[in-house]
Amino acid sequence: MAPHVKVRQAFAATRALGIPDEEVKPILKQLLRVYNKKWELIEGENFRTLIDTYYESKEDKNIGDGNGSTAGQDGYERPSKRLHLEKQENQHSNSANQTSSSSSEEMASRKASASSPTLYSNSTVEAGLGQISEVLPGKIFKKELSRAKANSIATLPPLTESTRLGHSDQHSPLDSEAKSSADIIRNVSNSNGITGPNTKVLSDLRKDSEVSNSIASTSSSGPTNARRRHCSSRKGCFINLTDITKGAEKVKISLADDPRNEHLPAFNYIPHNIIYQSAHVQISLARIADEDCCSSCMGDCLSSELPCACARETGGEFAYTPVGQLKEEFLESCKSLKVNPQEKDFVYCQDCPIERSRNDSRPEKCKGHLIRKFIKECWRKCGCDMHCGNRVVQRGITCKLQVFLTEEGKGWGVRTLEELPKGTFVCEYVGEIVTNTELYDRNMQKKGRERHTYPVMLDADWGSEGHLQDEEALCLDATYHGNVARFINHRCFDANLIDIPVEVETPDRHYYHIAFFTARKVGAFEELNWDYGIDFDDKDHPVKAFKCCCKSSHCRDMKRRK
Ligand SMILES: C[S@@+](CC[C@H](N)C(=O)[O-])C[C@H]1O[C@@H](n2cnc3c(N)ncnc32)[C@H](O)[C@@H]1O
Repeated sequence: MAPHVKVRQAFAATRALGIPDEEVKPILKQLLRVYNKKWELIEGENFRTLIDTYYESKEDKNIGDGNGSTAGQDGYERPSKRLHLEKQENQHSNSANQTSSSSSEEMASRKASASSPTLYSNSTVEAGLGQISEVLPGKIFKKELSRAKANSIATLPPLTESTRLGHSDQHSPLDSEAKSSADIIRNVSNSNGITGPNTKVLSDLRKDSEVSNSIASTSSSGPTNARRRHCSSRKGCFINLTDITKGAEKVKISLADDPRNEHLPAFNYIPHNIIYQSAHVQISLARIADEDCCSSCMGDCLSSELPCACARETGGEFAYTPVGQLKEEFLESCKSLKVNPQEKDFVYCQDCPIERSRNDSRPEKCKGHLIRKFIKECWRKCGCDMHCGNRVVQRGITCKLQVFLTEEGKGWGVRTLEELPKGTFVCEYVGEIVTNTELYDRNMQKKGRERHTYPVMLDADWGSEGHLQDEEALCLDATYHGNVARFINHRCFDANLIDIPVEVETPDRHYYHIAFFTARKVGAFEELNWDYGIDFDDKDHPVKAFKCCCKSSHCRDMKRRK
């Protein structure tokens, strides 16, 4: 539909609420700029985003004017979710010198919140946070918890409060139980002076605050909105709603505000994998042979007629297209490996670390590991530049993502705030690189209902590795240190993401990256999910599987229960 028709429709929707066109016009312009002229993000629910943003800006003006009313002139009341958000913001935007316009990020995040039916619900999260039993999917490391291994129990490095996303309550004088969340937020905003960059920041909040300040100061849409968006989701736990990555990614990843008062697990956001302690991952240029890189290339390898040496891994073709997406054929063949696993698509270990971990004295035969299609990206020894089309995963997240509380009892989840074409790189599964032994030790130290996220086994090349010791078998654990992928939920069979192993800085496949690509076109605000590969029939599994709420018609758990 022609844009002017849409503009007319937008005015019709706002006029119906008694809002004059001239007041809507600048808001609409701003939204179009923020959403890159994607009308579909604005026109939904009869221009709900536009209306919300209009009232929001009005309300901000009212706040500035000392009038805190939340109803529009026509009596239009915004939903409770919005009020909740505003309430929080008002609390910590106590300092008077606030400006009225919202940043693009805030608007996008608000739009996402507003468009989600989940956010208006009062329902509780059944299997949600704090109650979720840990699940280690089939392809994920399984360790017999009863196995005695009293010696060599590794001690986890304590997370320093300042590096955690959520802060526990020991350090900040503000975090005492006597103070309500609102008090805490108020105190933070007062003591931190929000608009005054040199004001002393309380030590517990220093990191978040710095990030917030930088976000506020770099925010470019309209007048600067220096309002900091923190929420206190539990006693002493501060979360930056604007960017859970705390500036670690090139893009901000917001946390949708939610009235259900659930708290995000405390973890440290890291944008790249990191070795915990003993994992044997050797990264050195000397290990990369000349034939394993494309040192004579220049510029963008994808634009050359012949595939470079790095493309050899993907059958002499690049896995990526010139626009940086995964090629259709490559994606389809990866999908078919998962969807129709044939005998030939598995590789079997002589002595499987997974089976050993389940029963060391009498390990069963290896159940097989999926042969995966790998991508090999160009890297430091290659002659091409950083903009080479064969460097996608290493450039990091570029999509607009948001963490939100799901409706269906899955706890937190991740959604995209924009439409993603099929084959788009979304994010990597980032965590600590741990050995089987270290992971086992972590499991042993786990207390009570403490949640542990989901170590992903790096087993795609075990077939060629011969006998692997526990100390050699590697996995990624995102429990304490991880990225946004630690919030991506499971969906049986027809998930919209697919995990693909990607070789970047090591010439072998002992250690590699797990990258998520869209398996189909994904609409804006759709939840992202991937198939963890859980075997819901595995009764011997040391960890009880969750009751799957993926709602897929192919849900393996549902079929089993039936
Ligand atoms: C990697 S975490 C995903 C993030 C998690 N939802 C959270 O709130 O932190 C995996 C956990 O999420 C929950 N989960 C993921 N997918 C689910 C599903 N399809 N049905 C029910 N729970 C799910 C389970 O509790 C699972 O143990």
